[in-house]
Amino acid sequence: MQLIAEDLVIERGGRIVIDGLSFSVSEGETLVLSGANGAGKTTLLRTIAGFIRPASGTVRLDGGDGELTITEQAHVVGHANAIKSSMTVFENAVFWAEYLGGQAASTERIERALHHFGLEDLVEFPAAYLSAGQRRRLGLARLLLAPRTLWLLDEPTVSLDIASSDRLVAAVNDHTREGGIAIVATHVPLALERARTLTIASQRMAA
Ligand SMILES: Nc1ncnc2c1ncn2[C@@H]1O[C@H](COP(=O)(O)OP(=O)(O)OP(=O)(O)O)[C@@H](O)[C@H]1O
Repeated sequence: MQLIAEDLVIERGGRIVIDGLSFSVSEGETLVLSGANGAGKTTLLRTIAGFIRPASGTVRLDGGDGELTITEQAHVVGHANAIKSSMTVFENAVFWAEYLGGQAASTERIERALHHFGLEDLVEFPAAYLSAGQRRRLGLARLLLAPRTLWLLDEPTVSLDIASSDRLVAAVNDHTREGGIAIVATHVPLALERARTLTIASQRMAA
């Protein structure tokens, strides 16, 4: 399996942000996106996820499930954690497991995902009262609630303490070890295994 981007040109607000980018990521690999603020890392991730249509060029997942779109085969964890404040931590996990997995997940799977991100003592806690780091951990637990091939992570360690950051890195390394693909935009170095870095160059603003 391979994610292949060819000759991508992406515009935001009438300006070219990504200009003719090609790359590929094979199963078992992590691609780390680096680059200055505003270079286009979020834009690229959202384009891969299918949320932004490129001006030209293509993104495809060779060897994936031909019946499904890339969006349907990807976990996208970005700046918004998409947490329902009116629900408890556990209820959020149940909701996301079903929404992302297309069927009810086992209680064991939900508990394992919450435990991995250190949320086991907060299962009955209203999500509205979570701290920023706890909210981020709940957002990341989605990765383990339903199996998906492609993980697209935008600054996933923001707000995380060191132990939680290590747990995230372990989850990504497990995912790629099992043949998954991860693309991670980050400003901080992470101990990601089987990783390559793609630096996104900033496009100059027109005068
Ligand atoms: N909806 C939008 N409309 C217009 N311009 C946008 C929009 N979204 C992003 N941009 C612009 O696109 C460029 C790339 O933004 P993007 O968020 O992808 O950068 P980034 O590399 O993720 O930055 P950072 O490291 O700060 O998170 C920036 O110049 C930004 O202002």
